Amino acid sequence: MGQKAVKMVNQSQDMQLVAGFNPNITDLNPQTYGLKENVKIYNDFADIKVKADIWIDFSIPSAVFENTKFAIQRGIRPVIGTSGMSEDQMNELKKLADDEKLGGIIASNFGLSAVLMMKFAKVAAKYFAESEIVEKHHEDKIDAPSGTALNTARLIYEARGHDQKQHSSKDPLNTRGGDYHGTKIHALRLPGFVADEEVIFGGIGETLTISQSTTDRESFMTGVKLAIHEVMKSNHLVIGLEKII
Ligand SMILES: NC(=O)C1=CN([C@@H]2O[C@H](COP(=O)(O)OP(=O)(O)OC[C@H]3O[C@@H](n4cnc5c(N)ncnc54)[C@H](OP(=O)(O)O)[C@@H]3O)[C@@H](O)[C@H]2O)C=CC1
Ligand SMILES: O=C(O)C1=N[C@H](C(=O)O)C[C@H](O)C1
Repeated sequence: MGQKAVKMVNQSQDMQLVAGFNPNITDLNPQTYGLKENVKIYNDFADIKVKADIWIDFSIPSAVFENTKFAIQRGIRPVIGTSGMSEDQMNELKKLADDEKLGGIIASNFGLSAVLMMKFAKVAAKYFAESEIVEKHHEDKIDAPSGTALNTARLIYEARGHDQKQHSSKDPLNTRGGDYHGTKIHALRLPGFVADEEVIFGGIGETLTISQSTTDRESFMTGVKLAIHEVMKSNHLVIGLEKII
C-alpha cells in the first residue's frame, strides 16, 4: 500500500512526496527505495524535521496509533488507512486532532465499493434485525477481523441501536465466528483473494446480500486522493470515508 501511495502522490500535479518513515530500516538513502534524492527518509521520530501537510499511514496495527499521534502533535494532517486500532484509540486521536483544529481521517477502507457497501448496509440494518459478515482477504493480512468488517458491524449496530439477537448453537469447533454486539464476523485468509466482503441480512423467508470485491489495490488510491483533498479543507478528524462521500 505504501508503494501504491507513493506512486499516486508522484503522479499527482498538486502533491509532492517530501519524506518517508519506517523504524525498521537502516539505509536512509531514498534512492535505495526508488525515490527522488530530495525525499527524506527517517527511521526515528526524533529526527523528523521536515514540514509536511499530510501523513499517509499504511503501516501495521501495533504502530499506527503512535504514528498518528506523532503526526497530529507535529501539525501534520493524518490520512490513516492502517487497520487494527481500537475504538478508544481512534476516539483519542479524534479528540487530539479536533483540539488542534486539524483535519484528518481514519478510514477502514478507501475503496468506493466498500464504502458504498457500508452505506447500504447501514440502510438495510433498519429493515433487517439480523445479519452476518463474511470477509475474505489475502493470506498475508496480519489482523482479523478486517477494519472494514469491524466498521460495517459498528455501523449496523449504530443503525439498530441495540445488540442483535443471539441464537444458541452447540459449536465445539467454534465455527460461529467473532461477535460484535451480536453481529457474527467470519474472516477468511486465503491466497487468491485481495479484499472482499459480504454483508448478509436475514429476514422471514428472505435474505439480502450486499457484497463488494477488490481485485486491484490501485482502487484504494481514489479514496486516498479524495481524502487528502478533503482533510486539507477541514479542521477536524473524521472516522470513516463514508462520512465524507
Ligand atoms: N484503508 C484501506 O483502504 C486499506 C488499508 N489497508 C491496511 O493498511 C495496512 C498496511 O497494509 P499492507 O500495505 O498490505 O501491509 P504491508 O505489511 O505490506 O506493509 C506494511 C509496511 O509498514 C512498515 N512498517 C512497520 N512498522 C512501521 C512503523 N512503525 N511505521 C511505519 N511503517 C512501518 C513495514 O515495514 P517492514 O516490512 O520493514 O516491517 C511495511 O513496509 C494494513 O493495516 C491493512 O489492513 C490495506 C489496504 C487498504
Ligand atoms: O489488509 C488489507 O488488505 C486490507 N485492509 C483493510 C481492512 O482491514 O479492512 C482494507 C481492505 O479490506 C484491505
